[in-house]
Amino acid sequence: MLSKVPPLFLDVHRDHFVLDMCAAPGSKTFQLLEMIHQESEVGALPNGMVIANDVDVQRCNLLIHQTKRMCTSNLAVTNHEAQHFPSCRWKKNNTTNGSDLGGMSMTELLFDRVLCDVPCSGDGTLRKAPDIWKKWSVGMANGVHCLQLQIAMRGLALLKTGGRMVYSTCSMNPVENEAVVSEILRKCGGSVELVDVSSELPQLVRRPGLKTWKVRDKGTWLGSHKDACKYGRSGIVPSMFPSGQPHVDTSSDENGDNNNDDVLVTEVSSLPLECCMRIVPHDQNTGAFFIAVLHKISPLPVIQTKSSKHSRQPQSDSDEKTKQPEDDKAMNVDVKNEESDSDEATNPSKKLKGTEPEKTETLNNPKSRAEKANDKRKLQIQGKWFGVDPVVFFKDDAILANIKEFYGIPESFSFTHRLITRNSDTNHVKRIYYVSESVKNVVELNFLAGEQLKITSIGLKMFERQTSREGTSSPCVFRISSEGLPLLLPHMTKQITSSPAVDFKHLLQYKSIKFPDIVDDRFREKVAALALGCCVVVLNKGNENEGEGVSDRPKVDKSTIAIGCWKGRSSLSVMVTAVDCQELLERLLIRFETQKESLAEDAIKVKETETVG
Ligand SMILES: C[S@@+](CC[C@H](N)C(=O)[O-])C[C@H]1O[C@@H](n2cnc3c(N)ncnc32)[C@H](O)[C@@H]1O
Repeated sequence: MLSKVPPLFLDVHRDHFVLDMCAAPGSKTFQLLEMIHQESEVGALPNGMVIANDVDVQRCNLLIHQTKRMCTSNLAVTNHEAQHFPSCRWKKNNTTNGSDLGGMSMTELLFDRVLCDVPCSGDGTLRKAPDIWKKWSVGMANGVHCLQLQIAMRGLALLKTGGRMVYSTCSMNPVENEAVVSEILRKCGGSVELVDVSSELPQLVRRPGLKTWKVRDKGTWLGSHKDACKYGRSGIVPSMFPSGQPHVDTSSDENGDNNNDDVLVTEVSSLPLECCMRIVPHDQNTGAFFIAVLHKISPLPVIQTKSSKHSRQPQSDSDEKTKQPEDDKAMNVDVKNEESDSDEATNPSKKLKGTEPEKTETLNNPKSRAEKANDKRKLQIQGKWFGVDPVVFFKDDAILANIKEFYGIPESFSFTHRLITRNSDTNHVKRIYYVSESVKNVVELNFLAGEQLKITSIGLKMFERQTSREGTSSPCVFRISSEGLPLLLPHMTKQITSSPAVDFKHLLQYKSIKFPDIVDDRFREKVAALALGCCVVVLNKGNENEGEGVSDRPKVDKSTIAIGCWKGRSSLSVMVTAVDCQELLERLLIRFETQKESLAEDAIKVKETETVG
């Protein structure tokens, strides 16, 4: 799985803000999240977060699905053209009242790490995807070079000074690789350097980047931009060649004839491209990859680009190429995701079909707090991004107090500004999402900056409204979702109980068991003591006597296995899909077999020791 290599060179820490610019279908996003979450204590969240972006909505949905099993509240998924990924900035001195910022520590969304796994010709994957042969042509690489360069430059603009960016492709063509890196270095004029990572991951067989190459176009080899001009290849740009130098024609004689020689001169780069890595199929029986690790030493030089009619913020380092795409409106149509609450009866954003997206207030315009709050609310209701459900902080104190009381969640587990819904009608909220402090900060900044980010998914689905008759008869109509359970479990003091293996297996096998059919008397008693509604059943480990009294809370650690259940009037039922039940059952059977074997081995050892003694 060498496609997993690029994130390994990012050196991601728990507190890092990471941008995955072209993230779908999400295998590398998953890895980045694992890095952020590594060494997390049970029930604790890291300070970092990942924004996973992709231009393709369908692929974004695939990513959301792929990353669901990570059960993370430290992820936001956005849907932008990476080369136009928006700036998200709040200028402190534009506030009429300094306190408007609240406790906001972050005034600009910049990243410690950026993964730039760009779209490419994919010729490095030909072995595992032979279908590419039919579509492949050498022109594919030439066709994506400029886009790759734009995406990489935007990534560097969004990178904090001192941060690291990995540029990667699964292509072998230098036009998509060394040529892009060379142009980055030239454009950044010393503010970005290639990092020599030869001592990192020593077990990875790699080859140095190329210093010299030619460009192939329509059956002809071109050694320099001069050749491209000679053959009239307007699509072949100077940055595709090692020198990056445009050809200036000074060779015409008096008759206007070009005095070109026919010798193909191949340019050699003077940049340290040997620091790039080429992973080739015949070295370790893999696909081919290209990886370059870049370090931002200082702010980028301001590069003049066509300023956007939509741009609102002054130009700075991170503002290069912030041109809002002209086709944004087209892109925004019908953007939905499976997490959305858009199926709910009252979704005002649906009514806006065909209307102009809300104009963002200029941050220089002094407004009263009430006006600002009103504007903010309008943005929340309508959503700047037409068709995308709004991101709304869930603040219904009565519902929150009810949830806290029912599940015995202590005040130390903060709900303040951590719960989000995708429905502006908070009375009809179906799902409540939990976000980490880091994601919360980004959401707040995004509001202040005029909803620059088009967020398709955010945080972790934690609570879902039960709409059935039995559901509404519970003192709390919000059940805990299976994704939210791992985070909430260590903090729950009520509606949680432990079961011996026999009843736990029955629950998974039969999905629902009548109270009289519960085998273990103590477990039956403990279930009887639970309130009607959602509860959590934790599997007793081995022979441990967990939960002495009927209301005792079972111990929870990283190895705890628990399932969300529903206590009805006469039975206990699992709230897990049949597929998940089967999977868990199989895992448990393996675990029990292993336990049995090790118990048998222990018994033999004890016997042997006794005999020897
Ligand atoms: C090489 S794949 C990324 C693979 C991904 N990093 C992973 O590990 O699963 C390239 C992705 O770029 C996306 N893409 C293409 N053009 C883009 C653009 N202009 N902005 C953002 N994403 C783009 C494609 O939809 C595709 O999902």
